Amino acid sequence: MIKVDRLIKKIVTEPKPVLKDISFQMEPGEMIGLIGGSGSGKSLLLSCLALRQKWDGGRFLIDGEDVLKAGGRRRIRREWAYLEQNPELNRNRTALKNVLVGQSSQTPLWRMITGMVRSDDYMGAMDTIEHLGLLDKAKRKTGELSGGEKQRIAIARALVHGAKVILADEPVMGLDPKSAEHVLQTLRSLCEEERLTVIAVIPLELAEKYCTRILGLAGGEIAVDVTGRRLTHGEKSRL
Ligand SMILES: Nc1ncnc2c1ncn2[C@@H]1O[C@H](COP(=O)(O)OP(=O)(O)OP(=O)(O)O)[C@@H](O)[C@H]1O
Repeated sequence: MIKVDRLIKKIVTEPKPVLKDISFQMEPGEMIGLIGGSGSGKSLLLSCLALRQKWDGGRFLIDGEDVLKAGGRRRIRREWAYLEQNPELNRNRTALKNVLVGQSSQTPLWRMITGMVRSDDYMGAMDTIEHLGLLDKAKRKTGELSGGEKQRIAIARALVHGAKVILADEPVMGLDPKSAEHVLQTLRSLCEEERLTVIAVIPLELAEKYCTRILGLAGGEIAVDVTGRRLTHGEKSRL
């Protein structure tokens, strides 16, 4: 179980914390839609969870292990993936190669330099690419793929490199509705079938359709936390 306990995040320009006493727990298999108005702290929260930002207070526990300590940080780097709006893929490499070689934080240096892979890694990557419905795109250069296909290649890369949790900051922004639904359906299936945990910043209507749970931020605090249903008018008005 993942436990965020009274997370506080300050920024230099603001006298008061931007994230205030954020507490929640996540279980494997949950797909959480993170919603809230502009400036409510969604991106900052994801950055803190990815340990890309220093925590100014609070505890972060995974299965009882304090991940803010040195050993725990390695666990986050190994098991948590950060999916960006425009995934960082090498456009001149094939989709398969991008999945295999991974990002610098996950991949040994020798593999980054040589691009060499082991045959069992190759088979594993092809299985994952097929599972995400992109087998026919595996040998295409990623520069030739659509936004939604790139997003799914980034998901495949995260999974191949051992991600158990995916943090996704506006993963469907700028995608056409069909591609956006395909990306979110892919993530939802992975949560159900592979017990992946996902937190994604997405619009409310998509969160209500695809997520098992909705976490709403307002002014850097959790204003709404509902599981398995749509938000009421009252809950929407708190955001
Ligand atoms: N690196 C930073 N330096 C200074 N202020 C920051 C930084 N990152 C975030 N902030 C501030 O913290 C607050 C929360 O920002 P954040 O980007 O998390 O909001 P958001 O909910 O993701 O907004 P949006 O939906 O517009 O992307 C904002 O007031 C923002 O200006």
